[in-house]
Amino acid sequence: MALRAALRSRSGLSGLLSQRSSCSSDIRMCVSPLLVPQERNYSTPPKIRVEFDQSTGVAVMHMQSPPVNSLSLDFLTELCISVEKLEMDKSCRGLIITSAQPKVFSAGLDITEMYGKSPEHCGAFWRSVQEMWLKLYGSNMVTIAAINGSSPAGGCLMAMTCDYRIMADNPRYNIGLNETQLGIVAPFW
Ligand SMILES: CC/C=C\C/C=C\CCC/C=C/CC(=O)SCCNC(=O)CCNC(=O)[C@H](O)C(C)(C)COP(=O)(O)OP(=O)(O)OC[C@H]1O[C@@H](n2cnc3c(N)ncnc32)[C@H](O)[C@@H]1OP(=O)(O)O
Repeated sequence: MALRAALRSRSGLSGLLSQRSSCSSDIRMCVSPLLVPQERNYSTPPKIRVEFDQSTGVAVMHMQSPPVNSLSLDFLTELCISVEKLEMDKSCRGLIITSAQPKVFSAGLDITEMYGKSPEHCGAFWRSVQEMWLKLYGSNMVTIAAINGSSPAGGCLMAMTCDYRIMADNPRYNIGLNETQLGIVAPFW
């Protein structure tokens, strides 16, 4: 109950969503092997920003990878590390995922990761996709996608892995799976 009240409070969803639509106990103590070699490159700005409010136990994760928060290997690695850190913090009970980019929650998988890459890179990329949805879907935190923009394909997948989804009411924002339109086939999982 306290968490639900907290989610409705100042760090809650209504603020996040209205802001966008108006502008047009298992603690894993180890970092997954996938994430170890993928440390963030500090020459680039962080793609994920997390604000954790100790008093409410709610963290807000802002995706800030211009222009459209596409899910690249670097982005997914950073996101997974952030989720893992929050998961290890017992006081964090709720996670709201939202976008810092105007009009777009996430454009889905980064198309540029899908061609001209080495087999090793492709393997790491697809593992990171899997790691992302497993981490969110299996999280002990209450997870909420505050969808403040379009969220096609992998963006929709990410939202679907959360416990709750709330989308800004704007007819320009779309969400759904468009793989068939793109002519790509989901691999055997
Ligand atoms: C293969 C199946 C795999 C797994 C199966 C398992 C589960 C199934 C579910 C998950 C499946 C995921 C597959 C994917 O996610 S494939 C990616 C599909 N995504 C899209 O088709 C989105 C395409 N983009 C858009 O529709 C629009 O860009 C968007 C509505 C998001 C924003 O529109 P807006 O007008 O604001 O911006 P644009 O001018 O279109 O774009 C700005 C720049 O961003 C680049 N861009 C857009 N999307 C992507 C992307 N997905 N990856 C990389 N780059 C992207 C776009 O090219 C523009 O770049 P510049 O031209 O400015 O350089």
